[in-house]
Amino acid sequence: MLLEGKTLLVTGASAGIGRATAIGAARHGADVAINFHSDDASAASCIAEIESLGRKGVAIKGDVADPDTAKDFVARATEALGRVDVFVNNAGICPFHAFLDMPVETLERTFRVNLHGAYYMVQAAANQMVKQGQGGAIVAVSSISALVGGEFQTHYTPTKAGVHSLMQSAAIALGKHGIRCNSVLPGTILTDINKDDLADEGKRNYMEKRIPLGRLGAPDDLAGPIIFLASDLAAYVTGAALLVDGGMFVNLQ
Ligand SMILES: NC(=O)C1=CN([C@@H]2O[C@H](COP(=O)(O)OP(=O)(O)OC[C@H]3O[C@@H](n4cnc5c(N)ncnc54)[C@H](OP(=O)(O)O)[C@@H]3O)[C@@H](O)[C@H]2O)C=CC1
Ligand SMILES: C[C@H](O)[C@@H]1OC(=O)[C@H](O)[C@@H]1O
Repeated sequence: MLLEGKTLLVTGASAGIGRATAIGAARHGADVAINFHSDDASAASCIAEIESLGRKGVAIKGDVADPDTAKDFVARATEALGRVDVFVNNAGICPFHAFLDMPVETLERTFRVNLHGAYYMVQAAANQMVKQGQGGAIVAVSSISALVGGEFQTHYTPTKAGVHSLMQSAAIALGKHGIRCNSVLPGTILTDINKDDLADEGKRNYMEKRIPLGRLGAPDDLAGPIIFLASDLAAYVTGAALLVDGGMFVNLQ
């Protein structure tokens, strides 16, 4: 039990990596507050799973692109659970599109959700942790895409590089408060975000062949690394980025 007696907040947790993290954290003894955007039924079922593990769970709806959502999420989660020990910034979108005719709305929405949303959320969580005066841990879900490009992800990869960079600067800004800031860099994880893209069998086989461990990732593959970085086992780790990609990044030939 790595998070016994702690509270953990996670954004974008009605599905995918966020949901696996929320449930994994509850399994490790944490009470959990989740943010989500639209899927009420999935958010409710995530909370039901957390409660079935004997932990407190609360779901708070909101669009992370709206700066007010961050203050609202942190305030309501603190009211429900008492405090914020761990914050996981996870919510994100990746509407695949070509570069030369990228619609302005798609570019701006992706930046607002993935990068602006991360900034507002991390800032709101950090303010609560500073107020509590006992430090804390922040983990952001960046991506292997912070390090490498994607033909149909020219609007997305800069946001993931931005989230990675945000954690590095926040680690410096918040170290004096005992708040650690790290990121995980997932490779290709099968979730709703890429189910259409990977429905193309050729693309899916190509991605699988690039991965030394021989399979695409599952949301649970991220829960362990995130919980480790959030836990006291990582007490001297801050400003770090952990690739969780089955070895895809190092596979040149
Ligand atoms: N899957 C992958 O291969 C990889 C994913 N990542 C990153 O992991 C993170 C999670 O992605 P993944 O689990 O795959 O995606 P999913 O599509 O499975 O889940 C996305 C989650 O984010 C929520 N969300 C989307 N937009 C908003 C918003 N505006 N405000 C609040 N919540 C929102 C969704 O809520 P709802 O459904 O209720 O609308 C959902 O809970 C993203 O940041 C992504 O960039 C990084 C590398 C690889
Ligand atoms: C959504 C993509 O399949 C996924 O997102 C990322 O960040 C990874 O790099 C993959 O491209």
